[in-house]
Amino acid sequence: MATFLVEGGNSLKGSLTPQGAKNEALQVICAVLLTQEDVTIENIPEISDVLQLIEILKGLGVQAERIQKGTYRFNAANVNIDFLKTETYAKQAASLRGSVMIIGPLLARFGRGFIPQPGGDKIGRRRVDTHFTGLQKLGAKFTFDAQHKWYSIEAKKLKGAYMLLDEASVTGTANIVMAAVLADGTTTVYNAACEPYVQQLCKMLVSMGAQISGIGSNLLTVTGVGALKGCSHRILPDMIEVGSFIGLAAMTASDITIKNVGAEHLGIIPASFRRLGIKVEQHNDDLVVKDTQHYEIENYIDGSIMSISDAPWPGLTPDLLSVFLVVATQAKGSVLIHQKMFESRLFFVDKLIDMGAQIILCDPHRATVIGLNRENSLRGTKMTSPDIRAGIALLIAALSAKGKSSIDNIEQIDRGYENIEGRLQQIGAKITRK
Ligand SMILES: CC(=O)N[C@H]1[C@@H](OP(=O)(O)OP(=O)(O)OC[C@H]2O[C@@H](n3ccc(=O)[nH]c3=O)[C@H](O)[C@@H]2O)O[C@H](CO)[C@@H](O)[C@@H]1O
Ligand SMILES: C=C(OP(=O)(O)O)C(=O)O
Repeated sequence: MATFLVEGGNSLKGSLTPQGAKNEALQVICAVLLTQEDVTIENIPEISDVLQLIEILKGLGVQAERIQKGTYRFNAANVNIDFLKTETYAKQAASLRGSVMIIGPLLARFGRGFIPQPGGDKIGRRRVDTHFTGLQKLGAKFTFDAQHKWYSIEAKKLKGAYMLLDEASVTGTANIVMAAVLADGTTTVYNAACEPYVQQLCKMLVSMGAQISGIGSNLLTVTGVGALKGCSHRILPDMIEVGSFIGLAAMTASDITIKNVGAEHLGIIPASFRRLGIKVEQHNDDLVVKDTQHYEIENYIDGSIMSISDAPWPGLTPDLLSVFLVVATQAKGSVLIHQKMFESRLFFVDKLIDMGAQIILCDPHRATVIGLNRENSLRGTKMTSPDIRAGIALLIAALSAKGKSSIDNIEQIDRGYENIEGRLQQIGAKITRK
């Protein structure tokens, strides 16, 4: 288990460039299984979850050649489905959530797929019902081995169908679309997730010859084709990393420029930080965060206390609520942070309270933050990263705090942020890995 040692309380200065988006990478890398031809993907973040997924594909027989940092050429002409029966696969697939998205492509191209209970953040229940209900609608047969927690799906040939998803699941939509692109006939997916990750996957599939309309909306229409060809695809900047950097600038009272953010794909994220009073200016495709010494949370028009809550896209992504929460601790004013989707993502506030933050954890989904308005600094402490986003939020808190902090279990942060200490050191952060 690795640890970050942080000496906080200094402001940072300079620019940061976001990596490619983790959650898009996990989708588009799974999509290479849909074709026999070469697929080249650029801007792949070399983070542990993504590297683990590439290992799974290699185990399946996919050739994955690293052309240069972040650029890989994949070829899935020869896939060995029997790899799915190995212990190695069981272990690898259970270590990340994104592995669940090999199921759709394998079902579409090879007629079957198995997956152990997918891993990922332990942030509450992470069901996969939407995935398998959707695949069953396409005519696949589903079985669940409750004792070993193995999910299996098979079909000789998939057939297009209409489906109204029970929830707009991001990975579920990706799986269903990847299965439908090679099905007979037309599939209509209503209440589809439409996060930029899903939009990017659909665009990539279209460049491989798939027929998909409604991209960017919650109604996708997919007309199956006989086979897909190769393509080149570039992953968007990671919007969660962009948001994390805005939060970092605010908490550490720093001027930071975030370069090449893919501003048109950030949705409501910059505006939501502005509602906390943070000055976020857009200069071409860069975001400039400045004058962060004081920021004041807005109230609603009627004077009542604002809440920041998550919702499926184009709502605010749940993956940034931990950062919003930490940023609010030094604002002027109060805010209710309401994490609607996941039920175990707010428990890390205990550590922030130990550090001196004023937070009332109302229940597992809601925390009220009473901002300190920088009248008191947070105090450094010893902590452990419970999940990827609480991890980055605690790191931001530690960088803003007076004194030294240590953060254990930073493998959680490494799942989603590439060489975070190296990049933060370059803008003046005192952080080392032990
Ligand atoms: C690898 C990957 O891409 N992971 C992301 C993906 O996970 P993932 O695809 O696993 O998440 P889902 O979209 O399936 O759902 C996330 C949670 O939200 C709940 N839910 C979902 C939709 C909805 O309309 N109402 C609702 O309550 C689900 O019950 C579940 O508990 O999307 C999540 C939601 O943006 C993000 O947090 C994860 O980072
Ligand atoms: C919850 C997340 O990831 P995963 O779905 O991979 O666990 C996240 O990226 O915040």
